[in-house]
Amino acid sequence: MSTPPANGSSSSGDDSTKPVNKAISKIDLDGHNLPPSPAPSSPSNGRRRYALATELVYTDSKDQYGASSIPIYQSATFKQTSSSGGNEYDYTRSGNPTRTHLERHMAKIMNATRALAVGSGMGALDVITRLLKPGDEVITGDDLYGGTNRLLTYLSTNQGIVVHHVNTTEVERVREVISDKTAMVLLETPTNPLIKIADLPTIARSVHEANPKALVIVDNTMLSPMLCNPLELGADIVYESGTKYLSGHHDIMAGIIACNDPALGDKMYFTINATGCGLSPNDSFLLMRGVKTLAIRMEKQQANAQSIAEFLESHGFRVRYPGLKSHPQYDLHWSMARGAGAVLSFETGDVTLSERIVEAAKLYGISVSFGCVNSLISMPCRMSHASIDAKTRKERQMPEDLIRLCVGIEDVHDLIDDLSRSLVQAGAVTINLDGFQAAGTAAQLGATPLDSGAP
Ligand SMILES: Cc1ncc(COP(=O)(O)O)c(C=O)c1O
Ligand SMILES: N[C@@H](CCSC[C@H](N)C(=O)O)C(=O)O
Repeated sequence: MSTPPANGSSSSGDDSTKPVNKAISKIDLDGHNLPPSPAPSSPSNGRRRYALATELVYTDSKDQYGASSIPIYQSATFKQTSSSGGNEYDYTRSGNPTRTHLERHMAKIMNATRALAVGSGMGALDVITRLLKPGDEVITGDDLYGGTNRLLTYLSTNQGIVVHHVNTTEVERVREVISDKTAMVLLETPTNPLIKIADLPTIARSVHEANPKALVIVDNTMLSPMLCNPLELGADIVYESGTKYLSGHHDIMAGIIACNDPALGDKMYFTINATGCGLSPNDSFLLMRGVKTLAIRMEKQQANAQSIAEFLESHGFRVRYPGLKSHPQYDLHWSMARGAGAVLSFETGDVTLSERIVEAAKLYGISVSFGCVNSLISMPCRMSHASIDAKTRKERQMPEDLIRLCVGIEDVHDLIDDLSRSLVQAGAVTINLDGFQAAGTAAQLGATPLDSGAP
């Protein structure tokens, strides 16, 4: 696991599986010295031979014509050689070569023995929660993506599942509610949108000690496998929205589930085949194409996010981003992740001020979602998290004025210029001769120091 670079900027470089080859590290074919390969920092299940950035583009395609890009098998059915079958595939709901190719690639990238591709991130969570039965209990966070909260609320209202929402930044809060009825502990880290960090290894250990049958599920959408491998930190199942960083262009909906337990994999595959939520061949192709550029996109996106977070913080805003040393769980985050990602949120102290900033932005699209090549701006309480009712949002201390920025790959100067102009136009900052200065006092702007575990 790497630590953040000394200059504070984030890095997406993952060399966790790179072999240490001293002979090669000394000289390359042109006679130039190469830097030594870093030692592996995390266990690999043996299927990854190269650094993650290399593995993302390296695929073992067995196409009969040697196609370098897996073809889209746009077929619902597959002919059999006899009445009892004989072909690996029969029907695309049950399996499709393009989807299988993607699933094998994702298993390798996520260091899992099995990966499954479905129609959306929520589809992935639906498949996972079908492992539950009435009476089971789920422990989860008090800051969660709105759609996740909605599905869990549905399960608790209609399916006899008991859901405990606790502050997952405090391991003790999780321990307090674990019982022999706990079937799942579902974690986001960083959380969407308050960027709270959960101690995955400690929580996973505590859960497994207290109840070996309970499953630790991690939603890794906010980081992607480029920055974090929850399966290596104790999770039993990891899932993420492929709509975000994995595909990277906001042109498809997708979800990926990964695990290392064959029995769990088979149960979830059963649900996918039984319900028909497997990813289509066309979207499997697009996700496969998108994931090849994940490393380079993430590197640029998080470098841009780091600069924007520092810019906002230097002007007195309370910024939530794990790349900032002011984040109360900075060290914990970097003990688990290889980068800070490209989603940050900040408060202005005033809902209408936030509205004016968001609506003044030109380069940042007013849109839900994140992880895409273009930058987005949103007010989570009105958009991505609007399905959580106002009373619950208040109880969970979600600031109504919160602005979320999802940073893309544009030129960082353009991004900062557009944000500066929006802040000035909205009246959030005034200009003095030294540059920008916050218009209100730090307190008015909500620029109070973050407490450990603060919402
Ligand atoms: C953290 C998180 N998990 C899961 C999802 C669900 O993904 P999808 O929109 O692909 O269903 C989202 C966003 O939608 C999200 O932000
Ligand atoms: N209307 C949608 C909102 C999707 S939000 C997408 C994404 N997870 C985000 O955080 O922006 C819904 O109700 O689900």
